[in-house]
Amino acid sequence: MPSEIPAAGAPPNLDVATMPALQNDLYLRAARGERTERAPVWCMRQAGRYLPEFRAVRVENDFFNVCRSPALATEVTMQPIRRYAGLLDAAIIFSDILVIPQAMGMRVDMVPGTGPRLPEPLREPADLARLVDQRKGFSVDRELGYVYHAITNTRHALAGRVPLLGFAGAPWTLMAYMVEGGGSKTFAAAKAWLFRHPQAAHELLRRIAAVAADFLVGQVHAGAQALQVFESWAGELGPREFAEFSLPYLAHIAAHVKQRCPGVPLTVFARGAHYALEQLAAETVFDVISLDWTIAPADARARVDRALRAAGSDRRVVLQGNLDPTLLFADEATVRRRTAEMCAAFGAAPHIANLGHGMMPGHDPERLRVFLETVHQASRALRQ
Ligand SMILES: Cc1c2[nH]c(c1CCC(=O)O)Cc1[nH]c(c(CCC(=O)O)c1C)Cc1[nH]c(c(CCC(=O)O)c1C)Cc1[nH]c(c(C)c1CCC(=O)O)C2
Repeated sequence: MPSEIPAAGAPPNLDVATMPALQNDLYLRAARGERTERAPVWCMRQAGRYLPEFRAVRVENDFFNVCRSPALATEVTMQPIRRYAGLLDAAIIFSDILVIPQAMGMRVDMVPGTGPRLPEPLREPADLARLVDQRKGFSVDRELGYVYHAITNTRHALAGRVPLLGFAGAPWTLMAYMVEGGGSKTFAAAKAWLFRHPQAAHELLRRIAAVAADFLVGQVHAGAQALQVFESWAGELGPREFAEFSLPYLAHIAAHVKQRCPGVPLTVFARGAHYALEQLAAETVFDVISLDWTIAPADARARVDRALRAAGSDRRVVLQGNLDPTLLFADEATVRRRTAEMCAAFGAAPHIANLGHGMMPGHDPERLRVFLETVHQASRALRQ
């Protein structure tokens, strides 16, 4: 398989006129708040180690080489689309949230069995000087142009079957990795920064937000048809720290991207932050809020609607989610029953079906098929 790494240069801008028309726009219609004949469905980490065909690619290729090779990134993005033909309503570009810290000058290794490791984490505010700075000639489009190439290449491979999603990590989650040096049970070092060095934390978060916002716009120019922002470690913060260190940066990213790419649906996944649903709905311009499994869909819907009414907002906010991914370890009948119950709990309001977090390495791909088929049937029945 070719794995050429494109030369740095002008990022690709997709010539939309030459692209086949989208055959399945269910995801885009639902994300805009339109009523659809059934709920669209896709899954976080739908390309990943639970798929034998993905593991086969990874045997031969380092994780970040897959990200950096448009041919390989396209191949693994397409794997679930091919396997679940007609069942998945969106593709998500194969990449990682940690490409931003990398582009900002940090080393990131993907250690098999352990996850991401940043061997030279930021230990103190003076370490911010090690990061490349957009104000000193650092170009997001140049550093992350390989993601744009992968997106453009994947749009061609998809040939209009389903829309392609781009994504980025949110500032707090990326800061957490950059300070912690990898994953963590408590993110104590990263959280300690917030309390010990609040000004330096804001400076770091501001710089990450600026990169993330430009990166998302660049992904749209390269062909991404919708975007998702991952604040995966929002749950480590409480309401007060979320309001200070996460929400303003999420709001900035959404506003920046909305202004430059009007009409492109934006999703936020702030895992564990259901305490902040009202603010996410009323104080940002995200179109879709992705829920984890720790909140009941009907409660979330009611709280979002109440917050929008209280703010006098006529924005439509769509909910995405939220089956507990570990349910896919249960037997088929349980997956069917719980998936149908989940669809019913979201009701006939615009809903994008998904898991409450990503697919896991031990999942049986056939259980995912059961989930997808059940969403099709159950959500269609609800709308009749
Ligand atoms: C926190 C986070 C990361 N990466 C991501 C998040 C946010 C979503 C979430 O909360 O899970 C986002 C991500 N990572 C990956 C994608 C690709 C698209 C997709 O969803 O299919 C996306 C959207 C591929 C990946 N990113 C990673 C893998 C597996 C690693 C491998 O192939 O060896 C994949 C398929 C590695 C990764 N990358 C990250 C971790 C913690 C790990 C290790 C955990 C694991 O191994 O599953 C950081």
